[in-house]
Amino acid sequence: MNAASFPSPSATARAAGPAAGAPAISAAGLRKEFTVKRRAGRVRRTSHTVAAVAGVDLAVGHGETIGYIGPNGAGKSTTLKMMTGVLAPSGGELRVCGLEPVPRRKQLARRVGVVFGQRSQLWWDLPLHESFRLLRYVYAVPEAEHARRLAACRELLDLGAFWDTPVRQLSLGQRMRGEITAALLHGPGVLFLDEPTIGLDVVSKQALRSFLAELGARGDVTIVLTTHDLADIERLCPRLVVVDHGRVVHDGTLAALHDRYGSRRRVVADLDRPYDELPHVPGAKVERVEDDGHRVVFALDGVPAGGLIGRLAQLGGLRDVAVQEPDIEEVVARLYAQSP
Ligand SMILES: Nc1ncnc2c1ncn2[C@@H]1O[C@H](COP(=O)(O)OP(=O)(O)OP(=O)(O)O)[C@@H](O)[C@H]1O
Repeated sequence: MNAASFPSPSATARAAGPAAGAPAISAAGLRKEFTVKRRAGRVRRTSHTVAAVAGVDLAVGHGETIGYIGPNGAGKSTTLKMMTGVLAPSGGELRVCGLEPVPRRKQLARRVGVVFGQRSQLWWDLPLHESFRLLRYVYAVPEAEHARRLAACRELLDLGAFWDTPVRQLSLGQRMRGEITAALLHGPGVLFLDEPTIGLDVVSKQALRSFLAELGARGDVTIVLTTHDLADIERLCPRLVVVDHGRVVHDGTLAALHDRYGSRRRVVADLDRPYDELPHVPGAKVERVEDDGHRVVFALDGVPAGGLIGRLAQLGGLRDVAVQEPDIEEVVARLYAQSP
């Protein structure tokens, strides 16, 4: 990256909390139930319990970036709200930066940054930079520290063009860059991002992802990201925690997810003329034949593509060849469909 140094955590966020050496986030048997009333006749109402989070166990190390994903209603937002002290758990243990979020909400606010799409940290009628100035007082950030982080965000998130614009006049992408700056100005050790790229155009998404990837790669801020955008996951999340019906159904790398759901790399071979007999190469299975035999799609069973491509080249008539990586949309759709 360029001359600007990246916004780094404050001394408060770096300082050993009540549980020094503990993970940045730990949850054990975390639960949240809501009681909802439903109509059961013209006057009568009955109460039902919705288990939004039904026993989540999770440990997130300092400096890790995790994608917290799952279908609609899986319990992601409820979990994030508990982690940020907005909602009290119904049961289980939860620590964020060593603190129990609800009783220690004030201390926690100094150590975490939050970007929730629906809630803004910015003052709607003020020019953007005024919000940043006010946030310095809200979090009592020393002036030099604030100036250093603000200068870094201004440069890295390219805020200059709308620095003086009232927040209500900002585009969605500009406002999101402002929100991320606002969440980083006090130097949090943990950053919670709920759907940060939703509604952004392709260029804005890419710029934001690059910034977050760089922030994550530095390893001094723990990032928890919820998203329905699978490109966010591929670009940003070495570790994926997939939840459904309030439970963790996968915790591991994207590659482990592909392994578990049998996603395969594919070789697509375009031919000048159809083969009389399809080639047999160990670990490569013909998945389908298209275009009257002018295209053959092979699925690779964990073997490199080189052997198959070499064999196709030997056979002759190979016009073009492409190696396709497993499709994350496909694997995640399969995972969501299979979970309880
Ligand atoms: N305040 C509430 N009162 C009652 N039920 C709630 C409340 N908040 C959430 N729920 C329910 O809890 C479950 C989990 O909701 P949550 O918003 O956490 O899911 P989510 O994974 O964030 O979904 P989405 O991807 O759609 O944002 C859903 O069934 C939802 O209807």
